[in-house]
Amino acid sequence: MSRTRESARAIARAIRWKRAWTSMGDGVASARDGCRGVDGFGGTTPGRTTARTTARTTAWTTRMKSSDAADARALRRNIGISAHIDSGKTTLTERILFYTGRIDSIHEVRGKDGVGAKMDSMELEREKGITIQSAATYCQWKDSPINIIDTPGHVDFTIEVERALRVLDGAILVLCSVGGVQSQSITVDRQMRRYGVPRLCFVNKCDRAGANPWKVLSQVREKLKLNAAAVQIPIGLEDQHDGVVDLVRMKAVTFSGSNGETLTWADVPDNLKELAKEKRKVLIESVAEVDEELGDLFLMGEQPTEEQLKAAIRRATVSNQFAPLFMGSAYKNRGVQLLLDGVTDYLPNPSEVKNIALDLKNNEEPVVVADDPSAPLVGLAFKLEEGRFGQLTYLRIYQGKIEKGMTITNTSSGKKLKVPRLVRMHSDDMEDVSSASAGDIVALFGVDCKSGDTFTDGTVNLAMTSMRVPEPVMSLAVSPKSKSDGGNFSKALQRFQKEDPTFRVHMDEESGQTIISGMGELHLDIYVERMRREYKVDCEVGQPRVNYREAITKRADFDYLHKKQSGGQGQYGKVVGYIEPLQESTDVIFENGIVGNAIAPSFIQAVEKGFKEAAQTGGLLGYPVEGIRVVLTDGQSHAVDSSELAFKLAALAAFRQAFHSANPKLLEPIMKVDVTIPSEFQGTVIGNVNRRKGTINDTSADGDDVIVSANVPLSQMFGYSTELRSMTQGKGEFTMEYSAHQAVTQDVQAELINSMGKK
Ligand SMILES: Nc1nc2c(ncn2[C@@H]2O[C@H](COP(=O)(O)OP(=O)(O)OP(=O)(O)O)[C@@H](O)[C@H]2O)c(=O)[nH]1
Repeated sequence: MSRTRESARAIARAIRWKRAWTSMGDGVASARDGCRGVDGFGGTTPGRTTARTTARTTAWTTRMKSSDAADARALRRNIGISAHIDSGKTTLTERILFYTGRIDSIHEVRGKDGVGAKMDSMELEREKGITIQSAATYCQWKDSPINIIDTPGHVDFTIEVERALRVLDGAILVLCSVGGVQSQSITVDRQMRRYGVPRLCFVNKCDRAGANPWKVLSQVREKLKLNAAAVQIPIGLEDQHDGVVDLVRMKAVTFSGSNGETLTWADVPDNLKELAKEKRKVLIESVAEVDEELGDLFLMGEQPTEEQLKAAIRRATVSNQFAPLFMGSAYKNRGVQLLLDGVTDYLPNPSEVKNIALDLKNNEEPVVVADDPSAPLVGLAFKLEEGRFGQLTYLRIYQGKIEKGMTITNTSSGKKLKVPRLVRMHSDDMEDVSSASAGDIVALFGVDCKSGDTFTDGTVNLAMTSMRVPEPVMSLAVSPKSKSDGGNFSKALQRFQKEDPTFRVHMDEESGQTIISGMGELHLDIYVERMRREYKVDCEVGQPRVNYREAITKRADFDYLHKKQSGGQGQYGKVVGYIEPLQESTDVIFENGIVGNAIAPSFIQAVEKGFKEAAQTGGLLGYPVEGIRVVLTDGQSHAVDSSELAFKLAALAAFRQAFHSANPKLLEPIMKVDVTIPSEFQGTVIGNVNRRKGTINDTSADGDDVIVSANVPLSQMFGYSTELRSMTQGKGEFTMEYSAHQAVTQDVQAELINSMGKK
């Protein structure tokens, strides 16, 4: 990577991260963070470490000591595996664990063999064959220690994908050789882009009828706009799929043995020679476009050596300008070992990724953290797990070293604590370790913190930027069917909130009902189901409700005096100013525009607090107000009777006064919906989307299927999965993702206010 490109990337990252940090607000620092709800640790007691794993850990440590430390550090990889639902991530991870010696036998998803895949450790995950929560594990491929986070595919669990990508250095984007680039592939690719994560593409399921990796490659280039090229070509497809030709080495590889563990290298078969030559040329051209060294060779008409080509692919991938495309079949054990070679050959090690922290002592100035074990410790708690033995905190170490027994400081709370126990996670099993250093991902036991907190050794006051946490868009009223289940009901809700920041619980003051909120119907259904299975609580579930928001459309002035001066301690506070809509932001911004000391500076903070609190409950239906600036221009205080409380109350009342004059409107969540259906159902599905007040954005053909993309109000999407099933004889599929909040029409607003009244 050239210096200019490197520094441009660093600056862009710093700006992006700074932006993410400042826009995050309190949402991230909520105590609701966390994630897996593994009910304990699969029978593993805290101190348990198997003889097999101990031997392996010792061997690894010895190897680390004997090799040159810098070289060993260059071998580390932190990777994620992301994809559309059912593309085969869990199946692929199971093979990776097998080939790296982490597990002794391969088990299939959905517990087909009565055991279930290692990474789907929740009962529900095994039953439904979907990954709900991300699971962390590590393994070693050749000399490279690799941390892997398996991430869920369903959009309702997007927060899991976001969290994983934030702390990973590289990723594998799994694509189905038949389905190609599907809606969720686009979403996870967007997330990888947001966090600047370099990726390899793996076209899986090449054994399936209709497999076409070349169609998938062109979709990757067109739909994801990635500069991608195949580094392999398939040897046979569908039931003839036997292996691949490696275009860098120009060798054919086939896989045999009961688990595909034996690789046979041979010359490229005659019938594939021409194709291999042609595709290698495309590979070289694509990399040469973005890599100066290879570009020079290309211009001089020279053929790169295997090493030159490999090094160029690595540089281009690490700098996020190229995505090498691998292919195979995880299920039939084809190609996974070469993909692992790709991880070590082409994805960055932690020192090749520039990570920025914010210096809390210096106005949150971005500083680059050093991937150096001897520097002061900086680690990010990116995921919490509430298990049988207490809270487990996943920590990505960015700088320095953490040791068992050492005192660390949480920079967001200022609290110091001793590291009681340090473990490496392997899905729901764990191994004790005594230390971990920059670039590692480990878990801490018995540490009370929130997801997104930064830990240091106390000598620096840095904060790693945190993860974006989307606001919930949907709510349900829930209550236990039996009164005697009340205790377990609250316990479950408390735990789920700690685990998942996108799952919230509140009490509706008027009805006294418990309301749960989340990212969609499936998200909330899963929690209701988990309550039944894990806490034995059957719930009464109310009608789903949309989380509206409120906004203003014009400027309005306020001039409010809060005065109570009869008897006892008086109250006096006057605030004058205006509120106005923000065009490009959903934030609530307060500005003090007072020149002079009309209000004593010590009360300004109370005024701000009052306005921000008032904005949490809009004047139409009581939903939070977004996209508003409050400007304080004047006021008055009283030498004796003014207090923080008086000014806060003045601000609360002033906001209500101005809100109604600012032409407020109600905003509803709009979802981006992608429906995939056999083409004969296109008319019916489009008609139905129109009836649901949706706007069709695009329809595209995908083989015999049609993909209809639309924006539909969430309020119109309840029960859609059942209706789609019956409309399409069970052949339709859809995904839904929050897009934005948009104003409802005047008549809908009037109707809602009529029917719901003020909350
Ligand atoms: N034919 C074929 N089937 C596969 C292959 N890989 C996975 N499958 C099957 O595809 C289905 C989905 O596989 P999973 O591994 O659960 O996919 P996933 O991406 O982890 O799914 P989610 O966790 O729900 O997002 C399962 O029935 C697998 O057996 C493959 O290479 N070939």
